[in-house]
Amino acid sequence: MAQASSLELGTRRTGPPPPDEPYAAIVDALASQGYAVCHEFLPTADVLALLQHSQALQAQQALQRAGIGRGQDYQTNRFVRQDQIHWLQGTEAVEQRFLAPMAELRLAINRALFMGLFDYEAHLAVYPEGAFYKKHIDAFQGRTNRRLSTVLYLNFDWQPADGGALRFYDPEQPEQALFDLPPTAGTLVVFESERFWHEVLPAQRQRYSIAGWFRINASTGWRVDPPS
Ligand SMILES: O=C(O)CCC(=O)C(=O)O
Ligand SMILES: [Fe+2]
Repeated sequence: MAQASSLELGTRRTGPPPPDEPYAAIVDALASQGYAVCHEFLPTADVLALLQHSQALQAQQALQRAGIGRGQDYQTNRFVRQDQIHWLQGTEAVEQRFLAPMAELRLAINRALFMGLFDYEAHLAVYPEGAFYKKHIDAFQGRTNRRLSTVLYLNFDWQPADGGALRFYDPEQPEQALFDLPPTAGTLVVFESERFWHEVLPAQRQRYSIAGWFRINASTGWRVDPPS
């Protein structure tokens, strides 16, 4: 299994990114392999603010148990996933520190790859100690309008012994893991929702992240999807 660090895109930056970075590297990796891993996607101050926002919501007991499925199929299942979530509304300034760059990324992807990504939905997620998310795929072909999945990690000083890696599988051989990605603060992973099986290994300490999905507008004459 390759080390995730070997997938690092470009070199680590010290100063602010040039205007087209890191989006150009993400776009290139998506085009060539269907996924991208970007370290230091956001400045540390923004990652810290998002972490503190998650912790404040947690302290206010404003998180809900995550479920699987959509609409009437929605159900919670502790054997599948054990995280607690908060859907981003975008009304709070701190959430814009994440949503604004993701909106730019969406446009950059559309410009380069003509994916027609129409909007973005995302939730904060907290995995309590010991929590996991079993191997799954975020979208079954033709069943949803999710095209690209994204996860940004918010955990400082994450150690290998803390577990909680994202295990990412080879689409050609779905039993074969491609790599384990530690949920390190500032790392963003983006991948094709219908192609890549993945799972969250049990974390030995609380694990914070923001999972999101770029969607296409799959409305038909009688069905509006995504709902407004
Ligand atoms: O947090 C992660 O590493 C992945 C989360 C995930 O797979 C999901 O929310 O669908
Ligand atoms: Fe997932």
